[in-house]
Amino acid sequence: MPDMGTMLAHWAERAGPHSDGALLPPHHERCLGCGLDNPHGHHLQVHRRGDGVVADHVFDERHVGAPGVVHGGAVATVLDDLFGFLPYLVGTPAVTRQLTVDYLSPVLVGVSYRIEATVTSREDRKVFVAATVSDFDERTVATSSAVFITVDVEHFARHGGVSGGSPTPPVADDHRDTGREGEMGQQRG
Ligand SMILES: CCCCCCCCCC(=O)SCCNC(=O)CCNC(=O)[C@H](O)C(C)(C)COP(=O)(O)OP(=O)(O)OC[C@H]1O[C@@H](n2cnc3c(N)ncnc32)[C@H](O)[C@@H]1OP(=O)(O)O
Repeated sequence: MPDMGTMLAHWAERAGPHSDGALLPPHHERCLGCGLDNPHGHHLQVHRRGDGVVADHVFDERHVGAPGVVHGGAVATVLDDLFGFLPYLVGTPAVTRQLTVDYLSPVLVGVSYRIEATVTSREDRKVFVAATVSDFDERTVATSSAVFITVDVEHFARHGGVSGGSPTPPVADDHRDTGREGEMGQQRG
């Protein structure tokens, strides 16, 4: 994990300018959406396209919900992360305040989807963004909108200033495999 100072110093560099079509740098190497060093991550590859961003993405078995169908949370993760590239183009850091996803059709494991996002409007610190997820027949399977709020770059230091943190936090006692499956349900019953 890069230390917070390095991450903050890189913000301006990562924010561009980026030419149309350019591959955009990941938020950081262990980011769940786009970090290449996160073994649980989506490894999203995001390009600038005009005033928006685009990624072609294949969800895999790690992201399954119902058999063969991508978990809705995984879809939301990728959408949120893609939205998180728009601040590079806006030129100021911003974080998600509200995220809405309309799941129109099942998103399937092992299928390539094109995900496109753009800024729809701005109002003071509010950046309104929207995205579509389409299959290669150009059928829209999900749409999303979000409200991002611009922050100063120190926001990340204030709230996440752990440098060199363990990538695998210790498992809390409550979550360990105790062989007592079903106990919670019994207690509730
Ligand atoms: C190093 C770079 C790394 C980047 C990684 C990107 C990863 C992908 C994106 C993410 O996942 S970001 C992580 C998830 N999001 C967060 O952790 C944010 C948590 N929330 C906060 O930290 C604060 O709530 C936040 C900084 C967003 C806002 O707090 P503030 O106290 O600064 O602002 P405030 O609550 O006053 O809201 C600002 C304005 O937005 C308005 N607002 C809030 N929610 C709204 C909403 N839902 N719709 C419309 N407007 C809204 C609010 O009314 C207000 O309007 P006015 O300025 O006109 O008064």
